[in-house]
Amino acid sequence: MEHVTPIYILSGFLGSGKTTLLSRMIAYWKAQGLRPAIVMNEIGEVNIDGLIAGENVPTAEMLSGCICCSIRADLTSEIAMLVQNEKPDVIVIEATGIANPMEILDAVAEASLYMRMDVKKLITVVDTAHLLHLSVEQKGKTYRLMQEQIRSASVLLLNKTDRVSAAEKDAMERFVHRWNPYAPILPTERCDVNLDELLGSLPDHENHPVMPRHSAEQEADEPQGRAVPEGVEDQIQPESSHAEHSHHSHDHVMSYTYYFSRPVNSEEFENFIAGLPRDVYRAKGVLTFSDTNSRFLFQYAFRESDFMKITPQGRVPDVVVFIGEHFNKSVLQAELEALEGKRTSV
Ligand SMILES: Nc1nc2c(ncn2[C@@H]2O[C@H](COP(=O)(O)OP(=O)(O)OP(=O)(O)O)[C@@H](O)[C@H]2O)c(=O)[nH]1
Repeated sequence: MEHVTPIYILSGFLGSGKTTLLSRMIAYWKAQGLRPAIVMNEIGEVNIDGLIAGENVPTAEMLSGCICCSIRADLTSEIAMLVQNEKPDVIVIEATGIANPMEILDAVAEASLYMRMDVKKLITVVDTAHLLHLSVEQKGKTYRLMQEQIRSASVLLLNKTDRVSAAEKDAMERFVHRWNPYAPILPTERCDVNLDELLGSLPDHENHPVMPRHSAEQEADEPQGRAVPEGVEDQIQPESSHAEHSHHSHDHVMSYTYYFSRPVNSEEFENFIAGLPRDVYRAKGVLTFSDTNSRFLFQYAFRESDFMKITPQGRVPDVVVFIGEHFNKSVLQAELEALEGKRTSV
């Protein structure tokens, strides 16, 4: 009897709420006594989201690249190692916010040639306020990438509805439905969604139906388990199925990681964030302030910042990762060094 590992793929632009949803999913399965595992992908060199996702969850970290392209080949081996070493009941793949989900589905399909797995859902989380903003001009690389992420979803969370009016939310629901008429659309705040409905039940380990073993020859030829969620193939638009196009859709995104060597003043840091160039559209990190007692997890997404008190386990450096397009790293570095008092002014 061979266990088929259910897989959920989380997609959505940078800062849309994927990790917020992931931590809800993990808590949900843990409460049922199940053992989830995570594949977490960051384009930066540190995994800040790992601090949020929950303790004691086996996690494969894939850093400094995007699983849909530069480190895509590693995905198969990361999944294989998780399955072999941890025997999880379910795996969630959280892609970087710049990933094209069709490429990830492709990579998972490759992995399913070697392991029994079943992609249950491809969930795309949308920052409603951000999409509303981009829908005015209806152009640009971020807009096109969001469109691809929405088109390939089997279910859509229209998140951050607290940042738009009721009429805007309704308009965005209609807008998104035109791009993807197949996926159910669930409007949410902080990804607060009925998880029974979203995730469905997982097959029980013990009672999972026996899959007849194939001959070695058959196994080499046939994919084992369904790699693509039902209905997803039908939704693939010609535009998003073209690998070359997809790869080029986020070549422009860059990241910069800054490690702090001393605490900084909280107000000065907030002023620095308020003055970030528009080209920096996501930042996250861990900070110690000179004027507070606690450490903070810092988040910045589509011009909104958030600070949460944390007590990280083990050695976690003070660090911030900035993600955006064509911004000047040395200008940021100079400003951050000035905050630390390493420079008198910028
Ligand atoms: N106002 C508001 N903020 C939210 C909502 N959902 C999530 N956030 C905040 O948005 C920020 C980004 O959320 P994450 O869950 O980290 O987003 P993400 O998609 O995982 O981000 P990346 O991993 O960088 O792509 C955090 O500060 C969240 O607390 C929401 O519904 N409303």
